[in-house]
Amino acid sequence: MTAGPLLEVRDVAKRFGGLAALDGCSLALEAGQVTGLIGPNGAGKSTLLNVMTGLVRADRGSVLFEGRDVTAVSAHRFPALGMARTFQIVRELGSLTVFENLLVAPRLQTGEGVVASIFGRRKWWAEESANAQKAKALLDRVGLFRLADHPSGGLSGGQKKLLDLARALLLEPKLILLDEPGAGVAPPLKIEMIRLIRELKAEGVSFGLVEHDMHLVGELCDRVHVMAEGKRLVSGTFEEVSKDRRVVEAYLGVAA
Ligand SMILES: Nc1ncnc2c1ncn2[C@@H]1O[C@H](COP(=O)(O)OP(=O)(O)OP(=O)(O)O)[C@@H](O)[C@H]1O
Repeated sequence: MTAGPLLEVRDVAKRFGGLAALDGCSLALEAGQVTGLIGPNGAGKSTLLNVMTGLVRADRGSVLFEGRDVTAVSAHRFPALGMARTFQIVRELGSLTVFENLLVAPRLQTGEGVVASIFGRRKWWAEESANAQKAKALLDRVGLFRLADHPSGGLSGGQKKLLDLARALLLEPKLILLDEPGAGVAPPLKIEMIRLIRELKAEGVSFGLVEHDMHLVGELCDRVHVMAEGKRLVSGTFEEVSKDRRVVEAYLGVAA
């Protein structure tokens, strides 16, 4: 563990054809905090999240996790480093049950090549059984245990987001990046989501949160980075950035 930020992006740029989705973006997420990433549509928030988690390769700049340069690390290696994420559109396997969806989440277990080996088999079974126990406990924690045997395709938008969060938690990450956890979630489950994130934060999990729902941002975020046109525009508490003229102008599409 370093004394610096938990996650840092430095001068990240990413173009899609002629469009600069990220244009020299630098910002940090501190350990023990919920950090919001907000900004108008097209500001580059999701692209930044994808760069932070190895899903999109930046054209320029770097990403550091616990002080280690992870810019070139592939997406599937991030869970082992202690970073998990959820998605705007939850990628659940609708024909599998809620429980099965958790079991097919990426794990920190013995590799698949070893599964086939005689020597790895015993260890693999032990891990499978531990994973199943953990998955049950997590379903209980996110309030989906009674739906464990239901096909996940039948879940509501909010329940799918909770399943996605449970999937991220399975790996006991230090940092979870949430892409619009409030989108398509009915108010009662939104309250549940807020309660859970606060509880996890109290247990030491850090969060990065891309969100348009300002109620959720205000309730959860210790610090907020406002993005516009591929860059960090302003940072501060939610109260501070809400009052900032540049932020209001960015949302209204007025040149600062
Ligand atoms: N794969 C892609 N190919 C082409 N253009 C892309 C791609 N991904 C993002 N973009 C463009 O990059 C810009 C930034 O998109 P991004 O989704 O990162 O913004 P955002 O701030 O997350 O927006 P929103 O709040 O609407 O989700 C947008 O103009 C978008 O159309």
